[in-house]
Amino acid sequence: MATRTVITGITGRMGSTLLRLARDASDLQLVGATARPGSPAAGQDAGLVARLGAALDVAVADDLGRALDAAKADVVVDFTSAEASLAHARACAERGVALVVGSTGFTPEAHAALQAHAKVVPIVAAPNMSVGVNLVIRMAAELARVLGPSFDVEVLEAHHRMKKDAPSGTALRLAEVLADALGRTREDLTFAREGQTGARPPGEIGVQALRGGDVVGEHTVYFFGEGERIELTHRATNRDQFALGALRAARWVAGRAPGLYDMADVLGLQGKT
Ligand SMILES: NC(=O)C1=CN([C@@H]2O[C@H](COP(=O)(O)OP(=O)(O)OC[C@H]3O[C@@H](n4cnc5c(N)ncnc54)[C@H](OP(=O)(O)O)[C@@H]3O)[C@@H](O)[C@H]2O)C=CC1
Ligand SMILES: O=C(O)C1=N[C@H](C(=O)O)C[C@H](O)C1
Repeated sequence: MATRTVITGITGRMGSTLLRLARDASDLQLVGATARPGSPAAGQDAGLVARLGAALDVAVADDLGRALDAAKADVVVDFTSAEASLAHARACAERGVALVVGSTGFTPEAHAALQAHAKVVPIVAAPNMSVGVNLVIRMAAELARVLGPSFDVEVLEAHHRMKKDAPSGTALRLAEVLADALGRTREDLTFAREGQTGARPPGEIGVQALRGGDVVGEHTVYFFGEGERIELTHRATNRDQFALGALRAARWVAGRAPGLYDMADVLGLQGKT
């Protein structure tokens, strides 16, 4: 039976990509689509709003709660903003609908609120839903563990000029995973350098962000050693792999027990390093 799916934020870069790929998936049935409250897209056909070239017979709602009340759904896929995703998590929890959250920029408080909703419904949340990136994250942890503290670790990310948060959620996740692997904490992360910084303290993990043009998303972890350097890079050249990963998560999470899950759970990677 097809998984009954609602996509939020379909006027956005990820929302429109998700809508196109969900339309093309025979095991997913699109039963709803949303845009921000008060959006002029409300009431119009989702396929036309997202410029897919044909109508989908799904009207855009400007409120997720209303969309979920109008059509029985198994799962909502949400790439909007941290603030909107929290409101969407509440709407899903109130109606017993599973959720996939790709939005980044969650504060620790917002993340705690998301965790509270995940006690009621199953939620997959991950700053990057590309299978490739999730493998790179694991490879980075393994490299850090084996290379050890004599290598200086830096994370560099680049994104398009419209991105609202920095550093990217993926860069933050990479830095946290690297810190964990090296027995360090968030206190060891350094987000920018300027002026008389002095010599690089041992144990520091640098995180730097570039913004410009139409860069979809690039992440490099540098391991700088004495006489050698390792660079582990992922480059996204379009948004399809993020969306395909999110739709894989949607199929996986629908009907599961409440809990906050990560892409590693979806991919069966937990505990295998
Ligand atoms: N986890 C992953 O793999 C990835 C995560 N991301 C993250 O996903 C998020 C979205 O990225 P992107 O698509 O590039 O951003 P966009 O700005 O292109 O899209 C966000 C969309 O959400 C809409 N929106 C805002 N509030 C609401 C609401 N309450 N209800 C419905 N729609 C709403 C916006 O509408 P309006 O334009 O009217 O404001 C906009 O169309 C970001 O946090 C980004 O970091 C991105 C790519 C991959
Ligand atoms: O905003 C984006 O575009 C992206 N955001 C995600 C992040 O913050 O890590 C993932 C991806 O790199 C694209």
